[in-house]
Amino acid sequence: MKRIPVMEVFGPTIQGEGMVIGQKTMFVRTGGCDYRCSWCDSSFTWDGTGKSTLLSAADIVSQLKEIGGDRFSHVTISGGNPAIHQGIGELVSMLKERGIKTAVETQGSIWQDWMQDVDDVTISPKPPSSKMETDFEKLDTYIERLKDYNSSLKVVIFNEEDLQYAEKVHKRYPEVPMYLQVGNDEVDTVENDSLLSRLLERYEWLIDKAVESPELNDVKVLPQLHTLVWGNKRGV
Ligand SMILES: C[S@@+](CC[C@H](N)C(=O)[O-])C[C@H]1O[C@@H](n2cnc3c(N)ncnc32)[C@H](O)[C@@H]1O
Ligand SMILES: Nc1nc2[nH]cc(C(=O)O)c2c(=O)[nH]1
Ligand code: SF4
Ligand SMILES: [Mg+2]
Repeated sequence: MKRIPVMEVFGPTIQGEGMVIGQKTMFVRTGGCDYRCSWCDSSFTWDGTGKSTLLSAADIVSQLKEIGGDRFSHVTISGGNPAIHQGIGELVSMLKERGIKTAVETQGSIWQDWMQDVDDVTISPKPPSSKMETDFEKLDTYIERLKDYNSSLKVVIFNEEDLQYAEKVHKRYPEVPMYLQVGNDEVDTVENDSLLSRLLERYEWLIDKAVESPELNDVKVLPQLHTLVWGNKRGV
């Protein structure tokens, strides 16, 4: 049994982002990331400020049950980059055996065969504002391996350059459902009222941009719903 560094297990809450937004779900957040996005809202998973616990898949299932009781049937695995951890395959199969659906959030930089066993795979390649570089050949292989599975692309947008990047990604993978997500540029604030107005303003800006772009006719434009409701609070 391979053990997995886990930062937090929480829920049930709602999935605040992307392809299954609104879905009632538990979250398992793993530690460690191969990226260092400039605006990462979960940097405690990789910058040394957070603490992880090494758990087996069975331990994680027990924690999920302990925290969520019988009030869930869906688990979202995020991070950090959960794809660093081979052991998640076992967690996914244990949950499946118990009739629990799974989702994963990853940037698409590291492949694991267990990706194909996950019910909802969100691939979130990083735009220029993140200061990360996308290896498009690697991403091609990723998308190819998931073409017969339920996957989607989600690009976070902070500026015009990010929008051009999203257009490029959408054009390269026209068959994959594409989500544009409002970037939160105040990940440390506790001023929920001003954060909410800022994010709604940014959402309106993003809608306007998608509306005026003929390259973005078939996209879905979303805010991070959990941030609108709870601000930058952790574990929700
Ligand atoms: C924290 S990441 C963890 C999963 C994986 N490392 C990834 O980036 O896809 C989960 C999602 O949050 C998004 N995200 C991170 N920081 C954000 C921010 N400041 N504003 C909006 N979305 C953000 C990421 O792009 C990703 O889609
Ligand atoms: N409610 C809620 N929805 C989310 N969707 C993606 C999240 C993440 O951090 O990966 C997240 C999160 O942390 N909370
Ligand atoms: S890839 Fe995801 S977890 Fe890693 S730094 Fe970027 S947003 Fe944060
Ligand atoms: Mg988050």
